[in-house]
Amino acid sequence: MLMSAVIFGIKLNCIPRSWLSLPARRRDRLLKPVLILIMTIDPVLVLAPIFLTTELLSLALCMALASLRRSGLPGAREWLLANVAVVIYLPLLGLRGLIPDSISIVVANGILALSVALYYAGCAYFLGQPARWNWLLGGALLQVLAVTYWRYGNDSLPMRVMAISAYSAAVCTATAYLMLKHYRGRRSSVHYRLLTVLACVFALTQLVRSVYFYTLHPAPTNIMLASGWNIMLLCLGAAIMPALSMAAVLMLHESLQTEAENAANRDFMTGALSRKHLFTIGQQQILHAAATHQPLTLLLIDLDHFKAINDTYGHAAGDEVLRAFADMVRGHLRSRDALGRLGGEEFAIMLPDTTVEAAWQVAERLRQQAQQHLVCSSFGHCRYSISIGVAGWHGGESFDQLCRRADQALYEAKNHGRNRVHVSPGISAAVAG
Ligand SMILES: Nc1nc2c(ncn2[C@@H]2O[C@H](COP(=O)(O)OP(=O)(O)OP(=O)(O)O)[C@@H](O)[C@H]2O)c(=O)[nH]1
Repeated sequence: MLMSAVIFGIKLNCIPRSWLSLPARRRDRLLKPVLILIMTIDPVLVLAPIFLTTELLSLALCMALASLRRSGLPGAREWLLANVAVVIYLPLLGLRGLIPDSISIVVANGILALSVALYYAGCAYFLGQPARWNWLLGGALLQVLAVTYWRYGNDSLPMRVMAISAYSAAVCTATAYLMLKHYRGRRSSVHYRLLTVLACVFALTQLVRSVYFYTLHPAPTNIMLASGWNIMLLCLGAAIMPALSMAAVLMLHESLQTEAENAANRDFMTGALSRKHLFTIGQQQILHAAATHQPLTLLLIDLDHFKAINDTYGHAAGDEVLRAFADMVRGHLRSRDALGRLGGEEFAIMLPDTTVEAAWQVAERLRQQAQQHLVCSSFGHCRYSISIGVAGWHGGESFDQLCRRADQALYEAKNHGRNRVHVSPGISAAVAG
């Protein structure tokens, strides 16, 4: 006991390190008053810096999440509320002894459970999944009942800590599982992986903390509570919400970035690349083709008699046809092909590493698919056809020049009766449909 008091005292800088080298009898005589002093030190004093740091971090995250909340992204509100709950929870816990236990223990831990539940709900909403509130709130209620019993029914700090840690461990595990199951298909998986790893680490920490407290004496002394193990587990526990929230902020930030990029680079209605972005990609692909000596082909596509579709079915129906057409085309392209909307009912497709003959086959397939495509919507059923101009890139040609030749081929396709594919002269006019 005296020895652990010495080590604890050294940790608190109450005892100089040189005391360890004193003769045992002399040290024991000198240490008695020190031990009494240490026994009376409230562990809260040791823990205060941890709580204060967490409080400040949570406040900072509240501010970050409040600003991201305005974006209206799903999950941001629940993550913000989870941090607000932590900001309220910590002072209540810190005031233990000064305010009734019903508040500093029961209410405070109820708020903590709510915070953990809100964090999970934020993840679920962000991923477009249901929050399972009945499980979350049911578990939180069980935790509060357990804490109340082990305070007023059978006062036991280890059992209270076990109940609190068990709930946090369960929700952290559920969060990790949720992320693993649903993050796939997102643009970047780094932040999702980070959150999953953090959730796993914290679930494990809470589990270890439950077991550790189970092994403690039913009425642990201050020295036991201020042991290195407990303080380390507490530090990890205190880091849970700030660390998980930081990962959430990164995910929200990335979503906003993707939205902004889409707004700048994509056509809102069809999801195809904007004219400007397609030109940027076209120029990049020309540089790549020049460097690798690979072929590159451009298709210009125009929906036939589109004005008649608008006039017959209405403008909204015309929009629906444009969207259905873009979806159909995307289903026939490789991931490295680029579909762009040049404006109105005119589209372009860049086909890297593709000869004119192969591009013609792609164009012909698209033409046939469009001809058979029945667009069904609230306005009724509608069919449409497309005309396509194909141009293969000539070495040294600019993207504008390539576009002009594809446009000329498209003009020919229109002139020859529409619903056909024409290839830019000089390559293989014979393959035109
Ligand atoms: N619904 C809808 N219509 C659009 C959009 N952009 C352009 N249009 C319409 O597309 C029609 C294009 O008509 P035209 O340029 O005469 O071409 P067309 O009727 O397709 O005839 P051809 O191209 O010669 O086969 C116009 O009526 C435009 O108003 C859009 O975003 N949505």
